[in-house]
Amino acid sequence: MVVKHFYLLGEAITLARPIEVETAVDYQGLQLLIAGQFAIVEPNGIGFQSEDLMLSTPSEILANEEPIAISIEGKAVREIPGPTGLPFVGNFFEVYPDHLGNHQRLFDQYGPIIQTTNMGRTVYHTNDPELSAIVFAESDFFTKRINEAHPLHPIKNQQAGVFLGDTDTPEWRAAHKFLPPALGPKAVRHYAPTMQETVEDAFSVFDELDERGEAWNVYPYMLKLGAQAVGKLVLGMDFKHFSAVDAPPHELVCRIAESLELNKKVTARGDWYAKLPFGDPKRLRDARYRIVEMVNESIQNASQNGVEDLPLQDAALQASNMIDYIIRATDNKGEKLPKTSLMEALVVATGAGFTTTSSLLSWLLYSLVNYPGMQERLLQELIDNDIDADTLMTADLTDRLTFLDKFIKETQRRHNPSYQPARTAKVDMILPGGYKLPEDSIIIPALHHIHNNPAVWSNPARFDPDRWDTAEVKNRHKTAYIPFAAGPRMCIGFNFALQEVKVFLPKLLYRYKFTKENDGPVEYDPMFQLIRPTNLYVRAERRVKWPPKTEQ
Ligand code: HEM
Repeated sequence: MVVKHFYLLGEAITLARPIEVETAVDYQGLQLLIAGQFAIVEPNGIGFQSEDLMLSTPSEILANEEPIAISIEGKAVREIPGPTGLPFVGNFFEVYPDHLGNHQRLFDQYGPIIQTTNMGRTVYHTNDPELSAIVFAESDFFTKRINEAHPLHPIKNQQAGVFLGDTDTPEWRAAHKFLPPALGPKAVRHYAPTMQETVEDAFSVFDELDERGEAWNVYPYMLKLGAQAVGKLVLGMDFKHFSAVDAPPHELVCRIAESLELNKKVTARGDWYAKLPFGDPKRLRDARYRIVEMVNESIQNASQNGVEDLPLQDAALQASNMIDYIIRATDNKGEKLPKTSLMEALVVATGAGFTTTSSLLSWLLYSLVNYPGMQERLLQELIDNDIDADTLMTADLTDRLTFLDKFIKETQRRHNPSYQPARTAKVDMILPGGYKLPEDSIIIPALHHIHNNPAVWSNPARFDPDRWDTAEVKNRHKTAYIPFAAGPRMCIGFNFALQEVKVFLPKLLYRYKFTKENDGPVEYDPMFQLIRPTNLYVRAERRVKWPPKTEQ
């Protein structure tokens, strides 16, 4: 063993630390040793130098008498860049109201990782797939821990386990064992008939709007449609959203949507605001109280029917909805999801389920009316697969609709509803690129900006479903396209969401021809937790003619 002094290039030489090095160490071993000592996330990028002299072998390093500088990918370590803010508000007005556009501008200006400060809270964003993979990995460096700077902090709920809770907890482990089987690929396939009934129930409303010659605002109707499906398949509740053209959304839906909107407002304004005993923070607390009451009632109703216990996978395949599943599902030790977590986990699955799918459905209709030729190609694919008004949309059938699949992917790339899954730094660390990230920092892989990063996607602004057939896209980085996030805390409902839109869209498209009614830019609500179009109006006209099948 010899003792050598090391410091990070870019920091003062006086900070050099003594480190014991084995004399027989190889270069890779030395990189690993140094990575461990300085919390450098990617050991392979580590280089060594003394003054300006590169030290490229262990013997050169061991022979060097001076403190040795550690470089990262040949560079010095550095602070994560970002715009200088104003006193108190920080960068608030540089980011809001158009946070998507403004973050894009900041990435263009400052590079793949940026920091901004809003009302005293610093948050880091990245649009880089490599960095995002590291951030999402649940490792010695990162976890989902919802601290005060985390965007979900005002609605943090450890009991829920999933989504609103920290990773390293018994609640997350239990919910993450019990919920996913009910949302796995096999389980959601058996939900396809209920999904079909749901969209067919909505036809009477869209027909009436057509008879009146009326255009309609897409999001409110997609909210009712997406929520109707989640109501039935998660909670076993009929929200009666399509009993009339102007049937209001069920109170549960309104309360969950309200709480998400309030949460974004409350977090954007800083800690002091969240603690107010009146105004939005109080409304947020009241909304939560009512949500819990209503879901509890649904659980009580389901439990009264007297159901048999089943192993997780069997329960998932037999259950008519997630409440039915969760009160039966028993693991191999004969245990069930603890009662304390059950209700909260179901509230989360409901909220996570309908807010996201209704936004995605809205963007799918947007892509349909906005990008020329899409509607015709999608309809032709239905005709060519012998789909008509009477077809039962099974999962086997939707699997064959390859253009539909590419169209959905491209819509999720250009217009993804989720945009800010956040993770927390467990230690002070050095990221690839030499960026210094402090412990407890919140870092957000910015989904929209990863999906539209020109270094990753050629011509990212172009809506082109056919890009999914190209080698470039097929061989993309595994984190270049992550509409449902990545890693252990990624979405567990993605099979459900994709199955649902693959049933809904063909059914709607076969029956109606959609056209955009309003001109001008489509807007989104910057204060909502998800990105959804707020002013997209369409006409849906009953089709009377369909194209012939393509000749082979
Ligand atoms: C288009 C539809 C959807 C999108 C874009 C989406 C997106 C996401 C994203 C990005 C996350 C990660 C959040 C984070 O890291 O903080 C997530 C988590 C989650 N999603 Fe989804 N989701 C969708 C549909 C659904 C559906 C239909 C359900 C359930 C029925 C669901 C249930 C969940 C749950 C429970 C989690 C938390 C998982 C955990 O904490 O371990 N999602 N979703």
